[in-house]
Amino acid sequence: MTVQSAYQEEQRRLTESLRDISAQLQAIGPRYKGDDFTEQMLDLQQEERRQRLEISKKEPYFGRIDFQELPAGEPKPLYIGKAGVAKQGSNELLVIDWRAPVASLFYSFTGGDAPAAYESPDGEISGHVHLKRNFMIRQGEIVRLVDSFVRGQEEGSVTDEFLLYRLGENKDNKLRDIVSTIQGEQDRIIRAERGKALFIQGVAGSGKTTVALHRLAYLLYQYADRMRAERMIIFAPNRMFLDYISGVLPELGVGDIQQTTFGDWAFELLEKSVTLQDPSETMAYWFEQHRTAEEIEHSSGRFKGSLAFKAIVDEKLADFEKKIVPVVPFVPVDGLELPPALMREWYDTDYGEETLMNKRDRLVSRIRRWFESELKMRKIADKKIRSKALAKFNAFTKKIPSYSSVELYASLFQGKQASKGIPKAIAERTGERLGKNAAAAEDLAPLAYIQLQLYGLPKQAFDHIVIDEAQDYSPFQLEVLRLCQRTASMTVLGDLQQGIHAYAGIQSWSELTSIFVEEQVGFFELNRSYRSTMEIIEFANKILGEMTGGVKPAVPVFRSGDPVESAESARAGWLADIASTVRLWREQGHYETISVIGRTAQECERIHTHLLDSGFDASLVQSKQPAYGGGLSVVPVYLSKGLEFDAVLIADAGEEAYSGLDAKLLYVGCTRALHKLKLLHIGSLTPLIGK
Ligand SMILES: Nc1ncnc2c1ncn2[C@@H]1O[C@H](COP(=O)(O)OP(=O)(O)OP(=O)(O)O)[C@@H](O)[C@H]1O
Repeated sequence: MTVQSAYQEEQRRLTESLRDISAQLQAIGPRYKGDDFTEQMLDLQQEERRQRLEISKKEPYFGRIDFQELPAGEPKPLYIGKAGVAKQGSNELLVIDWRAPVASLFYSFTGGDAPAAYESPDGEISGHVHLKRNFMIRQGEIVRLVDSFVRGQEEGSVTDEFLLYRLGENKDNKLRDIVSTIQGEQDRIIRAERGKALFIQGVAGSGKTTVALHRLAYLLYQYADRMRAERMIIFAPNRMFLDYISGVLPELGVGDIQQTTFGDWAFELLEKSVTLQDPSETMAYWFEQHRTAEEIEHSSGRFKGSLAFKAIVDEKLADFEKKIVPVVPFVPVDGLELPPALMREWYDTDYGEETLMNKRDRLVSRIRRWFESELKMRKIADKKIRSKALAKFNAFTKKIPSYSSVELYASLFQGKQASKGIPKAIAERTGERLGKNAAAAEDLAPLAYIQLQLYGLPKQAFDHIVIDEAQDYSPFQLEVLRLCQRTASMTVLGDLQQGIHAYAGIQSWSELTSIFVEEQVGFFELNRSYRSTMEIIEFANKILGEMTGGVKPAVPVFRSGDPVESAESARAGWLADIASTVRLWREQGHYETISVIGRTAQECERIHTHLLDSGFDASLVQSKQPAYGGGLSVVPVYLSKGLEFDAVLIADAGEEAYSGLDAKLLYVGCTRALHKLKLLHIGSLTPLIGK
């Protein structure tokens, strides 16, 4: 079949499919507004169906795979789309949902004569693939059709032409779904079993964030009876990043998943009982001046995130628990005595797995019920005796300690009681801060942990947790989140090479994986990088040089672009040089998003002001920012993590700006670029590149 006739045939089928989808949409009646519960449930289902059909109407499918089941099937075309659609009034599938088992063939098939197979609920099904075809559909028209495999015409393996086309596109201010071009190694992660803590080490641009979001959509589809969107949660590093990724799940037809930062989540859990220290102070401390490896290693964040510190907190909690059950009898009136052994028995046998404060409060109520019923049994009605007994009860139970989470945590650092294992300087600084009822980011994991132990989780446990940029998490933070699940089901993703918050994060994945028993852990690596051109990736790899940290260097897909440029700039003309580079890029008109990445917030402010004065419409990204607007932006390098831009100008890659210790920071900055990367430098280039 010629390309022309294939195109015509497919266009005919597309038009028919769209007609069918429109007819189904029209047949859906208006929304139900009454009080009948059954009708309301039906209406919700109808509404979900309507939303799925609306998604399908835009682009019903993006792929076709012709599969012949062995031993005796006929080759059958299967059309794969974002949502499954059955023909109107029939069970015949017009479009197969990309998450369905058979659709995995579309992603895993890599060409060749050998039979391909997929896992169905009834076991493995194998067969021959005859055709793999990609479409791009816009406004009801096929605008691109690429056959990546035709049986009998194989030229080696499936080509990446369609992928390369997608990667070559410009980006706006939101991350997008990749359903049409998910790669085999990504698909394996997306479809991995749900009951594990899955760790993904992926190089910059390998699609970690994107894959994790697709995995959520997959889990909700595959385990619809066991997992609920409302019981899933995504942790991202900051609100701007959350805004950046906020488009992907709705594009995949998934709503209602909570998306938050660890700080915001812990603050809510603590019922806002502390004020939070401005995180920009911490950022400024660590990023505005050069810090030594020694300072990082002994930082209070590393200490408070460690399991050694958790052991200190556990000791304090155990100490509290020991004091809950009185060791002396309670004697409300002469001759009536509640022995400590009985209180101990109640405590040990009746309150099970409840939280500490719950157990404490239940014990107090039990003591009260005990003495009231004893007085009744003994027919003691004398008001004076009764009120004396009540006063004794109050005095007795007042001695049973009661803590808010902040109080218990603060007691770790205060005065003579301060726990011995805590370095003095850390104890003093933290004690002082908590004295003002303020907490820093590093205090939130221990505080949240104490809150969970004392009061528990106010909402239902999570079915699944996604943690992005997990290299910046501490073992203690992960332990806290683990406690919020009945069984471990997590997707934890990050890149040790981008671990720029080393003062709080991890140095190797084993720091986090060791929290789980071995059988609960899955580990995947993603080494191919999809974001940037080959030239940019090869350049960025050189920055890391020998500093591999056990991570393999990023492997580019074969997408070639402009060479990476660098140019020296005189201090006096530096801002003008930045403006003229941006002007040139704008005039060339190739790029939608351009970012000037600076080393510090201060430097970025200067650049931003200069760009505004030069007539550019530029935005400045700051640490508390809720959203990233796209277009031309000026971003401090440590806030650029997770984002991407068509063109990146590293404002100053001079040796003063990036010392030998800043490899990860510069690597993060450079790997934000999709198509174009240029570095200016005042004075000599940083030795990270010079070498
Ligand atoms: N299979 C794919 N098809 C098309 N585009 C892809 C694919 N995988 C990743 N990408 C694109 O690569 C870019 C990087 O993806 P993403 O931000 O998810 O990677 P990441 O590993 O989280 O990156 P980083 O750690 O550098 O922030 C995005 O533009 C994404 O759309």
